[in-house]
Amino acid sequence: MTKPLSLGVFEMMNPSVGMPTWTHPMGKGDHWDSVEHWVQLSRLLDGAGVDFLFFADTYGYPTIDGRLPDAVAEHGIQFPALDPMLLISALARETESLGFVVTSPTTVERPYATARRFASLDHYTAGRIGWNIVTGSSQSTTDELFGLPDSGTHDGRYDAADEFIDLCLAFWEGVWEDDALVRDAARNVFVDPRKLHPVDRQGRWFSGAGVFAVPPSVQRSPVLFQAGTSDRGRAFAARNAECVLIQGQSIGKAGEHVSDIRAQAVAHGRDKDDVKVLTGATVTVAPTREEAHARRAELERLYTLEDAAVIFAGFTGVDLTGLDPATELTAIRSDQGQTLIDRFVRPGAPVPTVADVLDGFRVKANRGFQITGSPEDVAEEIEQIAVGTDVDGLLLEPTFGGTDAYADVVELVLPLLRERGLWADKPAGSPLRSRLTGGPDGRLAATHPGARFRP
Ligand SMILES: Cc1cc2nc3c(=O)[nH]c(=O)nc-3n(C[C@H](O)[C@H](O)[C@H](O)COP(=O)(O)O)c2cc1C
Repeated sequence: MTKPLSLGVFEMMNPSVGMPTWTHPMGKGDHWDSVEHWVQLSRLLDGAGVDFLFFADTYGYPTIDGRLPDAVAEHGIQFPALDPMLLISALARETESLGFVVTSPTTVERPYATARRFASLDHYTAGRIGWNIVTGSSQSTTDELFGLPDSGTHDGRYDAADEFIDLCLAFWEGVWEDDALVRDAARNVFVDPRKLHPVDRQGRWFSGAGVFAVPPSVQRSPVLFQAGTSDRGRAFAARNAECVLIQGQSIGKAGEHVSDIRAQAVAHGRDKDDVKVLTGATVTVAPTREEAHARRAELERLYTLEDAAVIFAGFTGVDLTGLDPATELTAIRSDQGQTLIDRFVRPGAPVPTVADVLDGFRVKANRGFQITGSPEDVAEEIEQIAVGTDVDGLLLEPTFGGTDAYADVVELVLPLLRERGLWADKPAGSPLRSRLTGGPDGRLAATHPGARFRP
């Protein structure tokens, strides 16, 4: 059975997202650092009814042996970068309904500052902000940039992140009663102090005490996104996330992943529909199948093995260029990105070698479904994915990176998805949480662990 899908667009504030596409005329090499580019893209997505624009982000950059490889600088591989969070107010002002999801890490940031930024953004966007919670990629580079000691093991970072989120939720949900903001000029009462409840939490990693200074916004807590797929990452998502992003590459595996996330959420006392799951998808569409495949081939010509190896090293800490191409992947372990390594090893299938991985990574990287074809082909494949995996939506990943490729999806594919019952209008200006979950008021569900902090 089909249901209307949620739709987000995955972007980064870099000249290219992943593989270097900035040199192509359909890329964003000349515009990635201009407010005007992002305004245009946001207006296009807003007009089409897309649910949100998602900014992946990291303070770090791909390194090999702790160094910035020449290829990263020369080819503009996720480098240079600007801070997307600072752009959101400008984009919100130019749009009515589009949500904005911004990535912020729990490693080098502090809970109070994070809570304050997102609560402020929820005010500035009138309830359209989401937080992609990350426990760190490029973490060793980030630690060095910040002059901090090593931020711990993979699972330890998730343990600390649970505490980080709880403290933020206590600030967002626990301090202000709904009617604490009085604003009565005649009586000179702005806030009723009896309706403010200070936080007092002592944790192993994070502590905080006092009153949260930001008054309640439409959503109070931003919509909580998460994208870790390791066992610990999934447990974290099942407890905390309202929207989980996965990179489905086959219908079977993605379907298992979706039901696992929902089952784990239920085990945490949440409703299975409290957690929405969206899969990444890179769509190359053109009026005819031939044109679409030609365009995809043109895209792949921009992707080299050298660049693939650099990006792979950035994610996993493993420099495959330094290894014998015949090395089997099971011989490699990484604390940084074990999921990425594990996903190449399939039970019952021959263990892939370094050469196999790099070639696959070159064209798929760590992305989701690769969908190429005519509008009809693309709509059909999306329907098969939706029905076969039961995902709640798609996160559209860039091809060349400029606005035109997104305009093609909007113009050529969305009308066909609508005909198939996979795309529907939502009330204009509604909070991001309501758009994604259908809930009426944009507030965190009563079954979310954050609700226990409410006064
Ligand atoms: C769709 C998607 C978006 C992601 N965005 C970011 C990001 O913006 N910044 C980041 O540091 N990591 C990002 N990641 C990486 C994950 O948050 C996570 O760190 C990574 O998958 C490793 O965690 P795991 O070992 O639990 O899988 C993203 C992953 C996916 C699938």
